Amino acid sequence: MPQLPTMSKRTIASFFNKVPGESASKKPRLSPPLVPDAPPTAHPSYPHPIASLPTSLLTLFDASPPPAPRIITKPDLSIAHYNHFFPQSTARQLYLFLRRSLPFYRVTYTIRRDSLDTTVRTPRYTTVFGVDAHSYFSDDDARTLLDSKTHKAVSGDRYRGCVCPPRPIPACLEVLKNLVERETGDTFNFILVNYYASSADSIAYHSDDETFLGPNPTIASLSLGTTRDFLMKHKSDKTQTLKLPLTNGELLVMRGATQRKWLHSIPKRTATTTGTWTSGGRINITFRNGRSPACTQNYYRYNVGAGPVYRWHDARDEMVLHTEINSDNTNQDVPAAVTVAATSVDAGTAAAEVTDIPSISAAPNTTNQPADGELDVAP
Ligand SMILES: O=C(O)CCC(=O)C(=O)O
Ligand SMILES: [Fe+2]
Repeated sequence: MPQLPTMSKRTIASFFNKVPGESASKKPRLSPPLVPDAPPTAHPSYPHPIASLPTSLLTLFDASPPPAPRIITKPDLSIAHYNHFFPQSTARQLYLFLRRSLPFYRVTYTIRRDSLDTTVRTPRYTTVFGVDAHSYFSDDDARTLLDSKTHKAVSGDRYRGCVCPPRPIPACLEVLKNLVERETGDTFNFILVNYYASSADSIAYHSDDETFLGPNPTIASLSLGTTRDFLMKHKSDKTQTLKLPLTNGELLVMRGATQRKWLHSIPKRTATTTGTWTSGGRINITFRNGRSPACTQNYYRYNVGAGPVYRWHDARDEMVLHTEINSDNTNQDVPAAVTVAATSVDAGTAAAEVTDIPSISAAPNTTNQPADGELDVAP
C-alpha cells in the first residue's frame, strides 16, 4: 500500500483547484465561481438547475481535514478506510443538501437472461454526472463537450448510443471530487450517486471492474446518512469476507485487485429507521475514472435511464416525481414549466421481473457476472 498523502489545512478557494503538478491532464477544469452562495449550475442536459453548496458548508470543509485512514488488508484487497472523512455535522448537512438538490431516477431496464426478456427494477434511486476520458466539458458557461485530443466539439456520433447526453459534474459535486482527489492522489471523471430511501433499498453483490475502467481501478466511495452494512466477499476464496457498517461521513478508497477479486453489496435489511434526521435514507457517492465512451453509455443507461426524474420533497419527506415539486416545497429553483417524459421502459414484454442485479455490470462487454443466488426475483 503506497503512503497516502494527508490533507492539510487550506482555504475555501483551494477546494476548487488541483494540487500543483498532481494532474497529468492539461485540459481545463470546471472552476465554480468563489462567491457566497453561488448560483446553481445549469446545463441543457440537466432536468433542472442544481444548487451550489452554501458557503457555510464550504467553511466546514475547510475547518477539519480528515484523520489518516485505516488500511484494511486482506488477500487481494486494498482499502483505505476514512472513518471520519467528514465530521458528523458536516456530513449531515451535506446529506440533506444533496438529497434535496440532485435529480434522481428509479431505473428500469430489460435484459436478456436465460433466453427470456427480463425487466430489472433497480432497487434504489440513482443519478450520474461526468464523461469518459475521450471528452471533457469546456470551462466556460456553455460547458460544451470537447474532444480531449483535438479540443474541438465532440461529434454527434460519439454518444449517439447514450440514453441522454453526458452531464457535466455540477459545482456542488465538483467540490467533493476535488476534496477526494486531493486526499487520494487519484483523478476521477465520473460521479455516481445512490440514494437508498429505506432499508428495503439495496445493491446486490457485484464488482466494479468493467474493462472501461481499466485494470485495477481505484474507486472512492463516500457514505452519508443512515448507517448501512457494506458486505464484501472474495470471488473464489469463500473463507474471505468483510463487513463494514458504513456510517455518516465515511470514505472507502478501494484500490488494486479489490474490484477484480472481490464482490461487494449493500443488502436489504428488515429494521426500519424512521423519525431521524436521515428519514431512513442513505446517500452513497462513488468517484470513478472512465476510459472510453462505452463507460459513458453504460453509466447513463443504468443510472439515469429513460424514466422520469424524482426529487426530494421537503414537506412530504420523500422522493416525488419532479413534476410534483411545486411551491409548497423549499426547492424553489425548479422552473414550473419543466416537464419530464413518462417512462419509456417497456415492462410489458418481460417474461420475468427481477430486482437488483449488479446494475452497472449488467451491460454487454463487461466482465462482471451476477453472483449465484444474488438475484431477487420479484413476486
Ligand atoms: O452504496 C454503497 O456503499 C455501494 C454502492 C456501489 O457498490 C456501487 O454503486 O457500485
Ligand atoms: Fe459497486
